[in-house]
Amino acid sequence: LHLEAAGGGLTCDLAAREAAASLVAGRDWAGLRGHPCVPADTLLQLEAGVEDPADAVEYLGERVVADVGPGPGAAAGLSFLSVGSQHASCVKGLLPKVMYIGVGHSGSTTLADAMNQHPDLTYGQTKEHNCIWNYNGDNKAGFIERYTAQFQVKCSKKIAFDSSPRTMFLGDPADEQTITYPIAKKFGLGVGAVAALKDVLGADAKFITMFRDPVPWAMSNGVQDVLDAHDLTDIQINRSNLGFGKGFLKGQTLTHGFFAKRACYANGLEAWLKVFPRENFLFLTSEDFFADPQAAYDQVTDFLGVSRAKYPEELSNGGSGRRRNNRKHHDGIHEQYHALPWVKGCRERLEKLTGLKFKWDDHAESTSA
Ligand SMILES: Nc1ncnc2c1ncn2[C@@H]1O[C@H](COP(=O)(O)OS(=O)(=O)O)[C@@H](OP(=O)(O)O)[C@H]1O
Repeated sequence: LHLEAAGGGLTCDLAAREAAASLVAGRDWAGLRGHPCVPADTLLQLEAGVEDPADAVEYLGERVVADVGPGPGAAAGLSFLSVGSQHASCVKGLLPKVMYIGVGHSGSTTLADAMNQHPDLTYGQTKEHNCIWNYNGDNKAGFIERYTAQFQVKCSKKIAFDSSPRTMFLGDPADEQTITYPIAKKFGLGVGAVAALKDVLGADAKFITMFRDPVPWAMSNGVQDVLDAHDLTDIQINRSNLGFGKGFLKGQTLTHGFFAKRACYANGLEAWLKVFPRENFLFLTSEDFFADPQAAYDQVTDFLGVSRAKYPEELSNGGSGRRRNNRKHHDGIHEQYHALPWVKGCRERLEKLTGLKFKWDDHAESTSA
């Protein structure tokens, strides 16, 4: 069951996820530093108060987080077998053939939860397995076996999917986070890493992407401006200033740093289309998904070749996309960002790659207040 984590010798197995869940529940950020189940950027956001600890279900698994709940020893006695026995009678391991590769903060949790409710689809124990990039080229069969073991699913399920929204950035040769992952160390980022994934998943793997206007995407990621260094502890987010001002959150604004580069989504996607044919991809936009989730859900089920289903009622008003960032950007900032020549270039490249037309000139998610 052990999948090697990026860096160090630690593994993000079930026991490690339980331990991480306790630390998150206890707001023990120091104890989480370097933890194999909690990505460094997520920890940064937890510490800064812009990531909700309740969202840990996405990377630690709903059951693990729920079991940590109140009361000592609540998580004791859990084993992978006991997780399996939660399912009615028949359980099997199912290698995911479908990946939601990105981006995060786009509605991916809501979409994954809707898909997970489909009778034929499942994400296994957790939405984000965050481990495919630990493949380092050694013992492919063993890796596939361990990865498949993460998807102990009801026998009635036909397709397993992994919704780890950082996966797309393995395609960007300059990504600052995924460059540290074992797959990148062995095969190089970009075409090298994506080709290695093709080797693991098979040439018939299918990929779903969803892109959101980079400005609300950045606001959702907590990539806002802060006025002063001391605001990093007592964080006061300037609600309108996305890097056009003087300060920044640990070097991260929409015009500077790691997130600014990721906002140019085409950089991440390009290599994927060099390795896999266009028909293996479904490209969605968050704007369309938010406006008409049933239509997007139909696109997903059609793409996967399973029957159409009613989009779950309880997810209709944003559902498990739960966060609802109330720090909205201003129209002016939105216009300023989208007028930047390099931003226009990125959008054009993405439109060419995907065949989508982005409605990012609308001020759908901004405020003029
Ligand atoms: N239906 C609908 N309508 C409008 N907005 C929606 C909807 N579903 C999800 N959301 C918003 O999507 C953001 C969460 O995205 P993700 O689930 O991909 O985030 S994460 O990567 O799992 O952390 C999060 O955005 P912010 O509120 O801006 O943070 C959610 O509010």
